[in-house]
Order: sequence, then structure tokens, then C-alpha cells
Amino acid sequence: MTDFDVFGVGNALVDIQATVEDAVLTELVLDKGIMTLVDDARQREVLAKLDGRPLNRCAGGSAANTIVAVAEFGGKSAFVGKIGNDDVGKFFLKDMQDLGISIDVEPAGEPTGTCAVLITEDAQRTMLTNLGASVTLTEHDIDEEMIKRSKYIYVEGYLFTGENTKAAAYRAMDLAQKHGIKIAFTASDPFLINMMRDEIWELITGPVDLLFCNEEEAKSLTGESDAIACAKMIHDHAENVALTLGEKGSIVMHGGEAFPIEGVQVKAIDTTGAGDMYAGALLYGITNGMSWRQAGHLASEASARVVSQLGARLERKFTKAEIEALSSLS
Ligand SMILES: Nc1ncnc2c1ncn2[C@@H]1O[C@H](COP(=O)(O)OP(=O)(O)O)[C@@H](O)[C@H]1O
Ligand SMILES: O=C(O)C[C@@H](O)[C@H](O)C(=O)COP(=O)(O)O
Repeated sequence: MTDFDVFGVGNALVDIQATVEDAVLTELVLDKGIMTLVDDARQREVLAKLDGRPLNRCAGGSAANTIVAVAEFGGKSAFVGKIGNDDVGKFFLKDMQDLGISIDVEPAGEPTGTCAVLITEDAQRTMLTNLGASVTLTEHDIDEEMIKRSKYIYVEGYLFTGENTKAAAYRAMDLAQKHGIKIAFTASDPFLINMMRDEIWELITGPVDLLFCNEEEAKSLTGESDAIACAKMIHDHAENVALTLGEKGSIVMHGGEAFPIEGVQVKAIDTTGAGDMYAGALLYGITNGMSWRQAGHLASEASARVVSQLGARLERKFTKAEIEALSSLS
């Protein structure tokens, strides 16, 4: 018997969102569409430039978004990540606890990490993350019992940007392997592939059972230019692959088969959290009796819905009837 469908390990962050023109990114010399790590001073400088614009605060963090998605579909999930002993941390914690997510963290002395998310008219999100307290996550925070009680663990690649957090990620994977628990891993961002291509390949050929990556990450990983070729090459080494292709949809690879999943047409407002939502819905599906193809369709519907609104967390949740309809697709 397991208690959790998915146990997530990641950076605990709160997003501060603003809508900006392209000129603001140019003026601030920001790389569009990716996540850049910044210190407190740089994040403050960027936020100061947004003076007068409405800023929206919402709980974020990549793996945390995924774990929230699992819970919102009705799955059972748990999370570990470090917050600070402040209002921002309490806000993050409450958001998860209200959804019944098991989270038991000792707050750190540092302020809770924040991510400034600048959304442009083309629905792209440019993220500046100040990791704050989340860097204090260590291998000692990983609870073996929680992992033992899960069907899957989900580890975000962003953890590999720090020594402590990377050790926590490895500890979680080691424990999952020890207890025969499946391991899902997200490549997180193209910059990580450039930073640690060989290490990611070691994970894919080693402990990882399910890899999530987007098109740019897959191309960078494999050196292939065609998405299907990328997916096949990764699947030669990983049991399962979910390769997302933005508005074009995704490819799910399982058991030697490729399941192309169509994208759902929506008016894109903000792509923040699209990949996170996709992963949450797919993980919910496969841990709750859906086939890989059905879970892929649920993931496509869910991520399109999150793209059609502001923020990484769904404003309009999926009803039981909607989930059942997608579960019965053949
Ligand atoms: N413009 C869009 N319209 C509809 N669905 C989208 C759109 N952008 C992304 N999605 C959905 O979100 C998933 C993840 O998006 P993608 O951009 O590939 O990942 P990431 O956000 O990790 O870069 C896609 O596979 C797709 O299902
Ligand atoms: O983890 C981060 O640095 C940013 C998160 O706070 C943000 O909510 C996020 O992960 C967005 O996800 P994505 O757009 O699916 O990459």
C-alpha cells in the first residue's frame, strides 16, 4: 500500500508576476523565455523597474507546481523544499496544506525564495529566481519513510544548481531506488542541459524511469533536430519519456511505442508553469490507472488550460466529470 501518488523534491518559491513589454526585457538585458538565477539585489533592481504595474503573488516552484497539480486532480501528493520563517513562506505552506499536500519542513533562517516572472505579449515567461531559503535543502531533509510510501518521486533539475540541493536530489533518488519506487525527473530548463549534459545522460541511463523535457532541452540533449528522433533516442535509454512541444503538443514514449499527443488550441496568455502542469497531470494519470496515452491527453488539456490564464496554478480546476471523460479515451 502506498500513501502518495507522487512525492516531489524541489525549490520552494513564490512567484511575483508582472506583464511587461519586450522593451523592458531589452532594457534590463534579460534572456527571454528562460530562468536565470539572480541575487537579492538584482531581483530588487528588476522589481523596482516594474514600479506602478500590478504585481501578482502566487505560490510557485517547478516541482511544487507539479505536486499541486497532482493534488488538484484528486491525487495524493507530498513535497519537500525549504521555506524561510516569514510571511512569504507561510503563504507558500498554506497554499499546499489547503490542498491536503503532506509537507513537513523546518523553516530556514533565510527569507523564502522568490521568482520574478515577467510575462510578455507573446505569452512567454522570463524568470529571475532568487533562491533564498530553498538552497538550504540538504540530503538530511529527505525522509526515507515518505519515499517508501510513494508510487513515484519527482525531482526537478533546478536542484542541480546548488551542491546541497543536488545532494538532496541524489539522496531522494538513491532512497527511491533502494525501495523500488519509480523516479521521474524534469530537465527544467535548457541552461541546465548546457551546464550538465553528461550528468543528465547518466541519470537517464541510470535511475530515471520517466524523463520530462521540452523540445529545446531534448534537441540540446540529443543533438537531433527532429522531435521524434529526440524522443526515440532518449527512449533507447529511459523507460518512459514525455517530450513537450509547446502549442504543437507532446510525444509520450512508453514500451517502445510513441504516442503523439495533439496540443489543445487556446489563446495563450501566459506559458508559466505549462511544463509543470503537464508533468503533474501525466503523473496523476499514470498513478491512477490511466494508460500513457490517456494521461498524455489529460496533460495536454491541463497545460493548455494553464497557458490560457495568468500564473502557474489553475484558476478553473478540472471537474471529476472532465477527468473521467479524458480517462475513458481509447
Ligand atoms: N500555446 C500553447 N497552447 C496550448 N498548449 C500549450 C501551449 N504552450 C504549451 N502548451 C502545453 O504545455 C505543454 C508544455 O509546454 P512546453 O512549452 O513544451 O514546456 P515548458 O513550459 O516546460 O517549456 C505542451 O506540451 C502543451 O501541451
Ligand atoms: O522554479 C522556478 O525557478 C520558477 C517557478 O517558480 C515557476 O513557477 C515555474 O517553475 C514555471 O514553470 P515552467 O514555466 O513550466 O518552467
